[in-house]
Amino acid sequence: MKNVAIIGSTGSIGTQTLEIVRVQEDLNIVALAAGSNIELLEKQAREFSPEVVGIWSEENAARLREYLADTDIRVVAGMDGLIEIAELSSSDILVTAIVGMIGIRPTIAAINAGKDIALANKETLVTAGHIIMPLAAEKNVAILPVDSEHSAIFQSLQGNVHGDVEKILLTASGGPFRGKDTAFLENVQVEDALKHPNWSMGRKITIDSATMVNKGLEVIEAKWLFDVKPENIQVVVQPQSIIHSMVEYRDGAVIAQLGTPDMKLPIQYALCYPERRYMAGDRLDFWTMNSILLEKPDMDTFKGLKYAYSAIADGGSMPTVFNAANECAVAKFLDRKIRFLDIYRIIEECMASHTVIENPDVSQILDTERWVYDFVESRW
Ligand SMILES: NC(=O)C1=CN([C@@H]2O[C@H](COP(=O)(O)OP(=O)(O)OC[C@H]3O[C@@H](n4cnc5c(N)ncnc54)[C@H](OP(=O)(O)O)[C@@H]3O)[C@@H](O)[C@H]2O)C=CC1
Ligand SMILES: CC(=O)[C@@H](O)[C@H](O)COP(=O)(O)O
Ligand SMILES: [Mn+2]
Repeated sequence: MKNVAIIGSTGSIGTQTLEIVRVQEDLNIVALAAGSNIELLEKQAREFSPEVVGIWSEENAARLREYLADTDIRVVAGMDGLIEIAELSSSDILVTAIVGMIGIRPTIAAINAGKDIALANKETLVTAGHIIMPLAAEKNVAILPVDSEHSAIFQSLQGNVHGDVEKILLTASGGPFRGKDTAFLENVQVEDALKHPNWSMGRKITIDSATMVNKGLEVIEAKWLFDVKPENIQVVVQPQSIIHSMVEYRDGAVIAQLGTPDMKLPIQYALCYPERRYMAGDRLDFWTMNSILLEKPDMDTFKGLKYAYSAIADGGSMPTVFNAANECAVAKFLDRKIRFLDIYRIIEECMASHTVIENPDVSQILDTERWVYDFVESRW
């Protein structure tokens, strides 16, 4: 039996993780946590009978304790609650399905407690990869990628020697505005940006796909997960999201993972690694598929990628600034307080106004995040 804890169980990745757990009889839920959706969290708690559930606010925790008063399930709250769940003695693996760099402290706590990590929460690796990867190596815990591209790369690396990798070919859908120009982007609305061509995901990552900030975050995520130089990570637009990513080796061989756009495959692979288990669902049909499209990314219009490469080059706290500015800007865009292109303007201003802190520790990363939020609030 593998005991699983999930932070972010009510979201897109969280609910799909629970779909896997329903089918795989040797996976057992020991803890769940959510932000504010107590109705769904209560339902999940009743179905999966974890030891503990976490919710962000004390007020919601008090309500949830009342709802679950007829059970033995403990209710915890806030960051302390997330950390308690991350460290839970009975768990074997933590699924980080929470959105945003709020995942940093629980992820580090879980690694320190010796838990493997099924990592969906890319913002944590983008901002604290220099702390997390060495710590995971020291504690001998596995960081198993859930993000579809990184799972594809991980799958394409199996059985090969790391030193033989020439480059990573990271695929991108191009998002809902692929092929459009800046003039078009000036007027796009939240609803337009939320129409991802292939994937059904949470709101924040869907906007990130539209700006291609998601791909920028994924370049940084790949750098940390696979220890590759940014110049050896090439982004290729594959608008159908069928090729999930590829690895090119020194002999010119390119190994790819292909499949339908369904996050359950990478989630299950991370939870059951190294086993491949049966999964119901659509299969690729190479007789009906008449082409696989490939394009170069338009980094001048979709500046998310450009900022990411620049943040990597600056290093230190700059990836935190890139990420935090984006988190802040996307929240404002979703609240209809700014326009789509303002997301780029905010990221650019924050990055231009920041003095890099080399090798920041967790408190410096969180201070940098606060600085970004204050800076954005003072100007936008
Ligand atoms: N969705 C996808 O297909 C993919 C997602 N990812 C990454 O996975 C992560 C999750 O994405 P996604 O599932 O789409 O996001 P969602 O917005 O769908 O879900 C986010 C989850 O985090 C929870 N959460 C938010 N704030 C808190 C908090 N303060 N304390 C505890 N829980 C909190 C939410 O709870 P509540 O519901 O109560 O708000 C929800 O359960 C992101 O980092 C994303 O980039 C990566 C690849 C693919
Ligand atoms: C499903 C997944 O992993 C997302 O990160 C997805 O890749 C978003 O698609 P694009 O950013 O390529 O549009
Ligand atoms: Mn992805």
